[in-house]
Amino acid sequence: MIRGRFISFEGIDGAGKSTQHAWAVDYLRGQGHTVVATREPGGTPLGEKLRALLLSEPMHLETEALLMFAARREHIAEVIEPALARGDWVVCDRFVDASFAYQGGGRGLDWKKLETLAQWVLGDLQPDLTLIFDAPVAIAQQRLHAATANPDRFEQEQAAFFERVRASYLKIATENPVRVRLIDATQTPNHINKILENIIATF
Ligand SMILES: Nc1ncnc2c1ncn2[C@@H]1O[C@H](COP(=O)(O)OP(=O)(O)O)[C@@H](O)[C@H]1O
Ligand SMILES: Cc1cn([C@H]2C[C@H](O)[C@@H](COP(=O)(O)OP(=O)(O)O)O2)c(=O)[nH]c1=O
Repeated sequence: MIRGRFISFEGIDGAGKSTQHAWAVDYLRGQGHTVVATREPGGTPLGEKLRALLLSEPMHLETEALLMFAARREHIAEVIEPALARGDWVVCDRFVDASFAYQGGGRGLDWKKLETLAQWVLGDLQPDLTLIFDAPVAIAQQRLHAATANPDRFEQEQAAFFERVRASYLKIATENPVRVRLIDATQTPNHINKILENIIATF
């Protein structure tokens, strides 16, 4: 059995990542692939309970990081690894880069602590392809405010927080040029669909 493929979608809140994630899942299914569409934090019954806590309860930044990785451990064991072993495509709305960008860049948690957690929880697992949707914070916030009536604990953060998250994603893109593709998310959804089609056809 050939191992499946693993794609993660990343970006600051409001960049348009979930819109493109949904499109890519439909597109890949249309191409005849068996696709597991999933997300983080979440993706399992326990992970979705942890997500509800993470998005609503105030907590210490290290507690936040540990819960993100706890949900991820469950997700890898219950969903991601079995799907890849079956030969399925796993298309995940956020994965480990979000922990570096949000808990590391956004909240200021020591990058080395995150690397230790990532080594523990992921081992050698990495997405085959990571798409980072990049847009100026002002544009992403405009989209977010137009779309979201009740912002969660992350969405309520100030612009400076998202500037740090964005800068971390840009650093991750620069440091991982093979795995990561940076996408200009200010373009129209249709234009971005075409870019994704090309990337998926050639990766
Ligand atoms: N390329 C785009 N151009 C303009 N608006 C967009 C684009 N992509 C998504 N949107 C809109 O912006 C809002 C946030 O999109 P969403 O995909 O939920 O963002 P994210 O998952 O990155 O937080 C939604 O109302 C969505 O319809
Ligand atoms: C996976 C992950 C998400 N997050 C945050 C980013 C998002 O603000 C929030 C929820 O992610 P997401 O599902 O992308 O939210 P939405 O669909 O509302 O755009 O969790 C982290 O801070 N660290 C992580 O490791």
